[in-house]
Amino acid sequence: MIKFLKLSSYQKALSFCELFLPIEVYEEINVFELNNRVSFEDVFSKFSLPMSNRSSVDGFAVFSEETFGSSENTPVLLKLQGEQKVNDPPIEVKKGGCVRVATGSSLPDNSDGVVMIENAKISGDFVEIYKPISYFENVLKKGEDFKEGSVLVNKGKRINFRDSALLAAAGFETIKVYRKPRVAIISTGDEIISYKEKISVTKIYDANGPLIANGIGKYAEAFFLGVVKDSKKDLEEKFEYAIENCDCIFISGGSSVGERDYIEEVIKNFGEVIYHGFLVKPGKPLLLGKRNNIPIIGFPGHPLPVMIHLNLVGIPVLKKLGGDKNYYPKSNKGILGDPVFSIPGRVDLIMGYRKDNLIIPLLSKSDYISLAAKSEFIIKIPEDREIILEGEEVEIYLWD
Ligand SMILES: Nc1nc2c(c(=O)[nH]1)N[C@H]1C(S)=C(S)[C@@H](COP(=O)(O)OP(=O)(O)OC[C@H]3O[C@@H](n4cnc5c(N)ncnc54)[C@H](O)[C@@H]3O)O[C@H]1N2
Ligand code: MOO
Repeated sequence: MIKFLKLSSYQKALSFCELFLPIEVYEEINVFELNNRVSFEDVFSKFSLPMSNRSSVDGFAVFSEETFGSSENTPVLLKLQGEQKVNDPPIEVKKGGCVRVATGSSLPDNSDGVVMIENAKISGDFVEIYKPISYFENVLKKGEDFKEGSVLVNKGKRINFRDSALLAAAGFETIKVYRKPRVAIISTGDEIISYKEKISVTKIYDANGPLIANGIGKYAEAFFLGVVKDSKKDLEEKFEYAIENCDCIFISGGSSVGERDYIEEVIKNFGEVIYHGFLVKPGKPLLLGKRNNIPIIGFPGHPLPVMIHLNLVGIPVLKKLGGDKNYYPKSNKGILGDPVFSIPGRVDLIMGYRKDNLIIPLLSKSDYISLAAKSEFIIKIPEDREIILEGEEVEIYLWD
């Protein structure tokens, strides 16, 4: 019997991630390994930084008002009363005097500003000040960077390398982060072979396995379950293992309506098919299903739709499972440099790159991999457009 797909708006695929909840399981990770992990809780600072007023330059701590009126020709003379060492607690400055300070050392008590060394000169027991400073100039005030009790990173924030500096400066050795979701990856097709096998004209090397494993690496742990022939029994065995051991299943190939396209049936045996088929090019037969909180995505076999829908549908789902509050794909706008034609009624997703600040489309068929590898982003042609002319604004999705 010939099967037909019931096509849904691509908007439904983009919001597939909303059907799932974060997996509330954490692990403690050392500050050296935090990049890209998602904070499991609001992290509060236990002290203020800096802990005391600090000099932000090498120079002389003074009473700022005593520098007023100084200039190159009429320097103010202040008595050199000592040196504030970086490791020593604050010493005191008395009126009419100054204390030598280094960048990062505590500001001596009473002083309210630092004259940079370039604007002063030691002359015997005195220092000549050539330039006035304002109140608290060249000083980092206590708690100015962050205050005790303030939130350093929020629950659900993907920690970047700058955040890791903040957390390290606040004295954290480890941070609780969401455990990465575990993704079972399966490639299917009688013609698909692994890189270990010898190529022939009837065979195709598995590109989708490595594509998905590398694509999700930042967000999830990949478990490649291998290349499976178009056999319902073999597929079911892999699904059984995946359901037991993983949080998500990404399978490629066999999503269409051919006789050997079993994926829909297998998903139905293990859970439910939510959508099969979208008004989109490429990747019309994209299959989205689930079993409880386990997302199951059946990507069309061609690597190009796998790349696109992994970026726009698969990765957002993994970010959501992994606790990230900011899970939608990054998009931007730009001006088209060449016209693009499309078929109304479906969203077209086209590879593109930027040249002279214009968006240039790279026209390619679903079967092409090489152009996608060179592209910089995906251009979205909405379903209500037949043509978009050069000079018009378009939306672009950035590759993750
Ligand atoms: N009668 C219809 N035929 C097709 C339709 C349709 O609606 N009616 N849709 C077409 C579209 S659009 C797409 S996309 C493909 C998707 O088909 P499948 O998901 O069933 O994928 P396969 O047939 O298994 O493979 C398609 C193509 O991709 C190659 N492939 C598969 N897996 C891999 C891999 N791991 N690495 C590299 N290349 C892979 C495979 O050899 C095929 O050439 O269906 C259309 N047909
Ligand atoms: O949607 Mo398919 O990827 O066009 O060939």
